[in-house]
Amino acid sequence: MLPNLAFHVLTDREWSRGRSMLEVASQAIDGGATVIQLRDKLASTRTLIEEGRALRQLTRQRGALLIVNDRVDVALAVDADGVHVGQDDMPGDLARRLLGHDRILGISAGSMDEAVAAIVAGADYLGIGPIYATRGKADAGEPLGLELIADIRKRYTTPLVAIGGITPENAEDVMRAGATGIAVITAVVNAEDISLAARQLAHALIV
Ligand SMILES: Cc1ncc(COP(=O)(O)OP(=O)(O)O)c(N)n1
Ligand SMILES: Cc1nc(C(=O)O)sc1CCOP(=O)(O)O
Ligand SMILES: [Mg+2]
Repeated sequence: MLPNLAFHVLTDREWSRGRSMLEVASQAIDGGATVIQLRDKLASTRTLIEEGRALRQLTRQRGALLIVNDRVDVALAVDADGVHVGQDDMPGDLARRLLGHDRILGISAGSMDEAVAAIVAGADYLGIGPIYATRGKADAGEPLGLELIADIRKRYTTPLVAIGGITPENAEDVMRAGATGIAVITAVVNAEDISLAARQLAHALIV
C-alpha cells in the first residue's frame, strides 16, 4: 500500500507553547495529520531517541507515519518509517543505502536541479520549499511560490510535499499546483486548539 504523505506535522518545541511533543503530535493526528516528523534541532542524541521511541509508539497506535528529520541513525534506532534529509544533511544516495528500500526517504529541493538529483538519489518524496514566507525556519531563504511545484509535476510523478508558510487559506492553491501533500509547523503546533487547526488544514487538502 502507498504511504499517505498528504499531511505532515513537524514537531517544534519552541513553537509548541510549552505543550509536550507527544500531546502536540496526538492532537495533530486527531485533526488528520498522516505523518509526524520528529524535528528537534536542540535535543541531544539521547533525548532524540527518547522522543522518537515515544512518537513511534503513538504513531503506531494511531495509524500515522513517523519520519525523523536529519538523522538516519536515529530513524533506524527507533524503527521510524523513514527520514527526511535536506541539502546540508547526509547526501540522499548515502541515506538511501543506509535506510534500505523498506523505509521512506524524503529529500528537500528548492530548484529543478535539486529535484532531479534527489529523484536520482532515490527519494520517495520531495520536500519543496519555502513556498511562502515562513516563521518555522530562520534560514529557509526566499519564498519560491508555486511555480517549481507545477514544473516538477509536469516532468515527474514523485510525490511533492510543499512546506513553508502553509495555512488553511493557501493549502488549496498548493494542492491545485500539483502538490501531493503539505508539511507544516506553526499553523498547527502553535495553534491554541491543535486538533481544530489540523482539521482545517486537512479539510483544505480535499480539492
Ligand atoms: C517535508 C519536509 N520538507 C523540507 C524539510 C526541510 O529540510 P531541511 O532543508 O534539511 O531543513 P531542516 O528541517 O533540517 O531545518 C523538512 N524538514 N521536511
Ligand atoms: C522546516 C522547514 N523547511 C522549510 C523549507 O523550505 O525547506 S520551511 C520550514 C518551516 C515550516 O514552518 P511553517 O509551517 O511554520 O512555515
Ligand atoms: Mg535537515
